[in-house]
Amino acid sequence: MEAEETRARETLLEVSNLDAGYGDLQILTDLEMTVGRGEYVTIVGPNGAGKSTAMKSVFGLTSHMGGTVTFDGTDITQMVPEEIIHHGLGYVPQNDNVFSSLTVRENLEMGAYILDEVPEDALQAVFDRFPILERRQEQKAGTMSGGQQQMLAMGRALMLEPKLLLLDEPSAGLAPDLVADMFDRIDDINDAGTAILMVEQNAKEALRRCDRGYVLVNGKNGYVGSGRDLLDDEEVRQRFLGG
Ligand SMILES: Nc1ncnc2c1ncn2[C@@H]1O[C@H](COP(=O)(O)OP(=O)(O)OP(=O)(O)O)[C@@H](O)[C@H]1O
Repeated sequence: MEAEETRARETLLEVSNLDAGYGDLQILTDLEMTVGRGEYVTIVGPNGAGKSTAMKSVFGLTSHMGGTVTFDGTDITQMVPEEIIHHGLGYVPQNDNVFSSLTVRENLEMGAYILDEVPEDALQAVFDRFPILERRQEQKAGTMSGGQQQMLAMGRALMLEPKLLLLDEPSAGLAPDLVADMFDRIDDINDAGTAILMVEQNAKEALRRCDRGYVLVNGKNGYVGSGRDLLDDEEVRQRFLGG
C-alpha cells in the first residue's frame, strides 16, 4: 500500500544518469534518484560513498560531467545555487551552516536575501516551528549549542518555503538525547508538505522515518526501496546497517 502511494506521487526531483565530482575527479557515476512531491527520501551508505556529493550535485555545487537534474519540471543541471533556490530547493550543509558572528534573526533574514523584503509570515512560521529561535533572536549564532545551530540552519533554509529541503547529516554532532528530537522536527517539516532528501549516518533511524531510501556504494546506486524494505533486507542490513 505504502509503495503504491509512493509510486503515485508526482515527481519533484529527478536525477538521471548523473556523473559528477570535483574538478576532474569523478565521484558519482550514472546516479539515478527521484523524490516525489512531499516525499521523504534518505540516502545512506558507507563513508566516502558519495552521499554528500550527490546532495551537492543536486544543488549545483559540484563539477557536472554528464546526465541531468530536473526539479519541478525545470532542468537545473547547469544552474548555480543562487538560481536553484529561486525554484524551490533549500540546502542545509553539514558544516559551517550558520553565520557565527550574525544574530539568529540576521541569519534567518539572510535566508531570504533574494527577496526585496523579509517575508514576515515565513519568519513567524520558522519561529513557531522553533520557538527557541524566537526567544534567542538577538543572540549571536556562534554562541548557540550545536542543536540550536542546526535548527537555525534549517530555519534559514525554510525562509523561502522550499518545496524540497536537502539535509546533509542533520543529526551529526548532536548529543544522543537530541537526535530523536531532531528527527521529530524533520518529520514535522515533512508532515507540513515539504519534501525531504536527507543524508544520514544514523541510517537505521533515518530509514525507519523516511518513505524511501537509496543506498549508495562507490558513487553508484546500490539499493533502493521503501525504508521498511531496506531495513528488512538481510544483505543491506549486513553490509550497510551493522547487522
Ligand atoms: N571538495 C572535494 N574535493 C575533492 N574530493 C572530495 C571533495 N569532497 C569530497 N570528496 C571526495 O569524494 C568522495 C565522496 O565524498 P562524500 O563526502 O560525498 O561521501 P559521503 O558518502 O558523504 O561520506 P561521509 O559519510 O564520509 O560523509 C570521497 O572520496 C571524498 O574524499
